[in-house]
Amino acid sequence: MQLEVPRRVVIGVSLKMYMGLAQTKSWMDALAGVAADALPDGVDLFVIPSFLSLRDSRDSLAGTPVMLGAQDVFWEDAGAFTGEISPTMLVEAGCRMVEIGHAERRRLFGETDEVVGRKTAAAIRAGLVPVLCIGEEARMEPAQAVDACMRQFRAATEGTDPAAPLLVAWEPVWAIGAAEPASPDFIRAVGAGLRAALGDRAATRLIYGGSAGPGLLRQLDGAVDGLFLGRFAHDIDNLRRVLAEAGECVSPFSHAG
Ligand SMILES: O=C(COP(=O)(O)O)[C@@H](O)CO
Repeated sequence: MQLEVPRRVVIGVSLKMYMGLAQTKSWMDALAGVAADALPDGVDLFVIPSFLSLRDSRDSLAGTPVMLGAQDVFWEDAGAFTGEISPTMLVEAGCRMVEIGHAERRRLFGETDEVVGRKTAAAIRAGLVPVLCIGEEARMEPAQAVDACMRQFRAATEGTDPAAPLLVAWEPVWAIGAAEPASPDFIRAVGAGLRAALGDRAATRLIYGGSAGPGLLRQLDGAVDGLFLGRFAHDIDNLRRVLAEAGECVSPFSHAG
């Protein structure tokens, strides 16, 4: 039997450390309004504020389908680890997901593949969905980029349950904080390569990040499951436009049942 299963699209936003607490609160209130009137069916939306804004954000987003996440996590649940935040604390604070291994954490804070792997395993153990960030450092051919990203992916997920839900955020490091995203041709090629390489992990979805904004998703022909936005979502109207485009990309595909 053939079943028509809608292909869901995922849109995420990380606020990094751009906004203070009051500014984050008003952005989240605006986001709650967008979620109420402009979140298309079939589009999953998540948002990742700083740790200090998690509780306020949870309140702003109460009653909306927007999922809340954190920007980092430690790999132990409790103990003498000054300054760290545990996966179980994030669950208590209302998080459904946690970002792990962002390029900025790898570059500025020395996070190695081993550290990223420990954090990924701890997040899964606590029932959080890891938003696992991978990305090639420099511009290269698509096949090489896939290899570089898959090396990071394998190191981070070794020993984890392949059935655990996972969101892979592929972000070419050279495209983060840039004027423009990677070209649609490049995203389509690497997206297809990563999808093929990730094939045995059915619960894994793939999103693209790196200067993503309005106009990009509809050029990608479904090569990725969605976008991870940074600066270009600070203007809530940009996010509204991206969500509308995501709604256009929710399409049925045939699924043998
Ligand atoms: O780093 C990211 C992209 O940031 P941009 O400001 O869009 O370049 C990604 O993790 C989303 O925050």
